[in-house]
Amino acid sequence: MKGKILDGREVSKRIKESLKERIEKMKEERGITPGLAVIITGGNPSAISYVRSLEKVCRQTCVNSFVYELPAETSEEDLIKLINELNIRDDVNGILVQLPLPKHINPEEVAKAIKPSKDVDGFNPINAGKLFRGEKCLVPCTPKGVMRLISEYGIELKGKKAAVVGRSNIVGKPVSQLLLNKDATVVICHSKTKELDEELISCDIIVSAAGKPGFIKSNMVKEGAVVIDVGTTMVEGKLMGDVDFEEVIEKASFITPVPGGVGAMTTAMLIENVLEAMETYD
Ligand SMILES: Nc1nc(=O)c2c([nH]1)NC[C@@H]1CN(c3ccc(C(=O)N[C@@H](CCC(=O)O)C(=O)O)cc3)C=[N+]21
Repeated sequence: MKGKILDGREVSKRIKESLKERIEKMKEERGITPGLAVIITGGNPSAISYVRSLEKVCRQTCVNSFVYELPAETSEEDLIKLINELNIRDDVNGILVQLPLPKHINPEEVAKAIKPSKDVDGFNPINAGKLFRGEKCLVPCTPKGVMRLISEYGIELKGKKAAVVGRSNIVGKPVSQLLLNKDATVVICHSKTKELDEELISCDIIVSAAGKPGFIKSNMVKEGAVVIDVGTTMVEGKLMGDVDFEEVIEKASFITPVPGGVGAMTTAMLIENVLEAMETYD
């Protein structure tokens, strides 16, 4: 079987266009504009490039963006003070604090400081807990992008066996929970998993978020499986996924490319979360 490409770029473009229409209508009818605050501390290249793409997406969808570029020496106290100001501002509906943070700042404290109703990254423990319990909440953008790509292509999850490779709070755990909420049977694999090959070969869906370029080979994939690649590692200036794409596409029914797959969905999901934060909560 030669797999069909799950085209994140195309889906994301369509979603952004419809978000723009909704936002323009909102402005016309209610005189309001959504606002996103983005805080970046220090100069991590991947975080900087994400901020630039967020500014672009906000322009494209008519969302106000407020970018705070803080020096790496900023104290945790000062960062949380800024978050508290943004928490009470009426023109800010979503707050995103770029990761990674400098070593002296505790990401858990930062996640807790963001008001749950403005937590468009879904990192606050209130949102994480609601996700765990299957309640409505702000869902982290990349996991949300994985689920949207799957549903846009009409892929059924009910009763299917899914493997998630990776157990981070940002991708692995939330994706597992979302798959479970859609009635999949979920196996969470990680670096200590024994016989990873055997786990994966029995699965109808594989979501890999391991950050190990090219390590999912075709001998680990069942004929006709859906393969979602969340890994993005820079190798010699080139973005590489976890999946050996050329090999695995020959066996998969659907597969995401890197770039142009899940990563391309992230910013669209973020804007969707800003709107959700504005309309649904508080
Ligand atoms: N609090 C927080 N939330 C984040 O979501 C977050 C973060 N911090 N820190 C930095 C990373 C990085 N990140 C990316 C998102 C989309 C693409 C993306 O659009 N990728 C395109 C390719 C872009 C290209 O070709 O350079 C794709 O995969 O098709 C990349 C990187 C979100 N991050």
